[in-house]
Amino acid sequence: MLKQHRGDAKSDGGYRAGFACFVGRPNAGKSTLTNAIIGQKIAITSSKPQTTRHVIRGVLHRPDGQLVLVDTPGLHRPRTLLGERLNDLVRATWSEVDVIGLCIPADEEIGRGDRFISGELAELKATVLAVVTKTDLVGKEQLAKQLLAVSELADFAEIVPVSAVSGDQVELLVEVMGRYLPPSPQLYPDDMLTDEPEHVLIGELIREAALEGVRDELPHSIAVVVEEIQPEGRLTRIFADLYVERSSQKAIVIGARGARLKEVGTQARAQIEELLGTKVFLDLHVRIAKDWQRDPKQLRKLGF
Ligand SMILES: Nc1nc2c(ncn2[C@@H]2O[C@H](COP(=O)(O)OP(=O)(O)OP(=O)(O)O)[C@@H](O)[C@H]2O)c(=O)[nH]1
Repeated sequence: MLKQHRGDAKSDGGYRAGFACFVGRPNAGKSTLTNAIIGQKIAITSSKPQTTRHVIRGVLHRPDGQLVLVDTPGLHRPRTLLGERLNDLVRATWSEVDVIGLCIPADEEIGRGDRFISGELAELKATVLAVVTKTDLVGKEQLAKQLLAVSELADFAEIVPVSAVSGDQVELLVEVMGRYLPPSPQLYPDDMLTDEPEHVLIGELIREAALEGVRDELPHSIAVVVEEIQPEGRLTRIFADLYVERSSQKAIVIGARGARLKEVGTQARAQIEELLGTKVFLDLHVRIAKDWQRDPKQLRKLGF
């Protein structure tokens, strides 16, 4: 059972601000929900587990408060040094937030993964809400069953069903999360949407494009370093390196006569243009960093 939540929701009308994050097993819909709330592509979503790498914050401004969303990668059994660092990162993030939304998909049975995570959350001081995601995928009856099952999983402060895809109840979820934030002055300036440096966001967009279609072959083997961003009026020149671990992986990423790499560039460029609001010239190089996932020096260089 989850411990007492810190500070119950109050309705004193004062300004509240604080940090929140979504947790849950892989594919639970955390990134999609984060994006739906912030309203811009700031985190990376995919149909394959464990692709969210960096802790990315989105800042949601409301008249009565400010919700800072932190996006964490999923907790999983570490097999490499990278895996261990990711888990440390997840736990460190969890201990710093005020509100945690445990995401549980409406269309899948509650399993060991969900129990494991809710057990871990019991140790924290944050208020824990259950968020039943992907409600558009199930009928009323199945949703009712899932809500009941979730209520038996732990003592959640609230249980909120949402669909990030249809937008149903997303606004309500934000309001509920806001109620559990501590009274606090504004934490970030009004015009701030995310404090993640541009080059990390751009790197994530490139990585996402590079993984498209080859996730089964190279799920964790691609890292991206954005070397240079040169704004030139309405054009931005970006120089980036895509790191793989072996030459066989390099061949996959580049494709026959460079066809895949070209596709990756086109797709990433479109996304980056949307992010920056300028035309983009993207210069991509594929390089080999042998066993970068196991080498602390390489990991540091690649930003982990
Ligand atoms: N139909 C439907 N699909 C959703 C919804 N939210 C997420 N999905 C899909 O579920 C899959 C996983 O979503 P993500 O947001 O990447 O899940 P995640 O929990 O961030 O996954 P990890 O990064 O692997 O931990 C994607 O294919 C999404 O498109 C939703 O509300 N409705």
